[in-house]
Amino acid sequence: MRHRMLKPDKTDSKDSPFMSATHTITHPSFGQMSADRVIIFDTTLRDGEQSPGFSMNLAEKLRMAEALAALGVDVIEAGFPVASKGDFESVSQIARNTKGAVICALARTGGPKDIIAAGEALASAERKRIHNFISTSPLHMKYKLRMEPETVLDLITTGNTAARNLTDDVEWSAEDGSRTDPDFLCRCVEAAIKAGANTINIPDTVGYATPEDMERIFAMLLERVPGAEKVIFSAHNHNDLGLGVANTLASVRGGARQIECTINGIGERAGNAALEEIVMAIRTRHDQYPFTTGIHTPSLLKVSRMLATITSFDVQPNKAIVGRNAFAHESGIHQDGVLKNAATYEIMTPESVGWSRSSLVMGKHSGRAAFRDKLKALGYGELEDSKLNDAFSRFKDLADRKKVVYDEDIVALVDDEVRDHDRIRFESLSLSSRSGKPSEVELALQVDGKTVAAQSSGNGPVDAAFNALRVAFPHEARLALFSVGAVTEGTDAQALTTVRLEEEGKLVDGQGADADTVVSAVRAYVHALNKLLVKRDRAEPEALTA
Ligand SMILES: CC(=O)SCCNC(=O)CCNC(=O)[C@H](O)C(C)(C)COP(=O)(O)OP(=O)(O)OC[C@H]1O[C@@H](n2cnc3c(N)ncnc32)[C@H](O)[C@@H]1OP(=O)(O)O
Ligand SMILES: CC(C)C(=O)C(=O)O
Repeated sequence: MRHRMLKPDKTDSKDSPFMSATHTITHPSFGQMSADRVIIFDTTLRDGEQSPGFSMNLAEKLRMAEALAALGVDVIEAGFPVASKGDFESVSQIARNTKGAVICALARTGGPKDIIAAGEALASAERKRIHNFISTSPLHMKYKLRMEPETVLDLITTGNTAARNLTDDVEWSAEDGSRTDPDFLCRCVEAAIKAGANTINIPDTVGYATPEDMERIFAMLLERVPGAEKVIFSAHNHNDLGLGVANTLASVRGGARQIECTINGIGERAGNAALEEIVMAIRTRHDQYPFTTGIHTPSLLKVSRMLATITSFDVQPNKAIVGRNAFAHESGIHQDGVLKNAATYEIMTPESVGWSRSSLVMGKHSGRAAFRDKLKALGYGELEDSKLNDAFSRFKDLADRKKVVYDEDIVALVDDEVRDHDRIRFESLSLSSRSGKPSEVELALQVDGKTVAAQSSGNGPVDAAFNALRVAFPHEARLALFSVGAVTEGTDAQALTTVRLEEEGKLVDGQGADADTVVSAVRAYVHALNKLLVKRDRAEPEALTA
């Protein structure tokens, strides 16, 4: 067979001219910026709080701000001071108390009161930023602001000048920037830079853009706007099409060096780009995104959980990085791979984002390798193959019937299986039961390696099963106690049965577990019976010597 020659791959992931910065910037809050440094601007407390139902009180905001600073975010957008007394107060308190990050307050570009309130709320911050914004898209200008484009341009000049009079660190945002006419956007950005803004943010306010759009917009601005090389461009992407993170990475390809994001991706409507996802994408795909951030990634999970606790909104289990299943493996082939080398199915280590280890979830898709590993972790050591196989097949039966198989289920099930030297073993049981009629049970046991079958009826299924047991293995022991409980919660939980037998003053307890209550009872009975046989054997020599 002849193979077609493949052409050599000439594509280079770093083909965008803006991937490697050509200029260094001296920023009022950060000093000389290294060309590969991406600023992380966290807006959990502002845009994040705009998620319906996610409001936080002052104490909660202060805790979050502390945690964000410790996580290593560069800028904390603490709120929108003109919005309410509460917002003003929380920005002031964060400005006073939270050290280590630039504290930022939001203001409308065309709202002089907003800018004054932002400046006042930030008064005691070590490093402060005023972030002013105004819409620049035709739709927003015409219908929302009801302003002519020239008026918006004038406001950009007056608003940024006013902000710059209050602080050296000024950010301007072109709200709905991704839907703005490119020529007009260039004029707006130029006006903002001239008036003193040193960070220019181009938000995809309504989550409409694609990665191609965002890369193109930043590249275009960097190429066309006079003075663009002196400022930092910033990306702020919403998730309405689920593209928030992809659009943010594309923005960086286009030349953005500040990323606006939130913990757990919370934010207006479908949310903002998630901080933890962007940071880990840059770190994991450093080959394509050769940038650094200041984020201490092992704290990501802790901060995500803190936010979930404060807001009472847990992240979905399949959420990247911080979801409960992000490092959980249920299927046997994956579990086997992870046990041999975790890199087979994990693109980053769980520890690198704060998990203590990957988890092998025991369920119906699990295989022997994971089951063996679980038994070792539960203290059973190495089981011989036949026992492992028996226990594994019972585990699979249970997993077919039960959504989640907990460690306690496995302990109960294996304890049943690993008993050495048992003369009697349970094989199978079939039951017919109708209300108002005696129950009928057909039972098969293995006694000294041979199958013994028996049939019996009784007053209810358990009574019928115990009667069949006495037929299959005749004995005189009296049932002294019978109790049933559940190993775990839920109607699919395994029943855990205890049976106490008494024979000539000797008492033995047996335990059995199964999702089927009658089988669990028979297993418990058989266990007790085996113990009784051992007691009998031990007693006989004593009796002989007496
Ligand atoms: C994309 C974003 O996330 S932007 C931030 C959004 N966040 C918020 O809105 C939360 C906080 N907001 C609030 O508390 C209130 O909306 C306030 C205090 C800001 C304003 O409240 P109100 O004065 O009652 O105005 P209201 O909310 O009804 O409408 C907003 C007004 O701001 C105007 N506006 C919006 N953006 C700007 C701007 N950048 N510059 C000037 N005016 C603006 C609107 O045109 C509208 O003006 P109008 O009342 O003359 O029509
Ligand atoms: C204020 C701006 C940055 C904003 O939140 C948006 O456009 O989504």
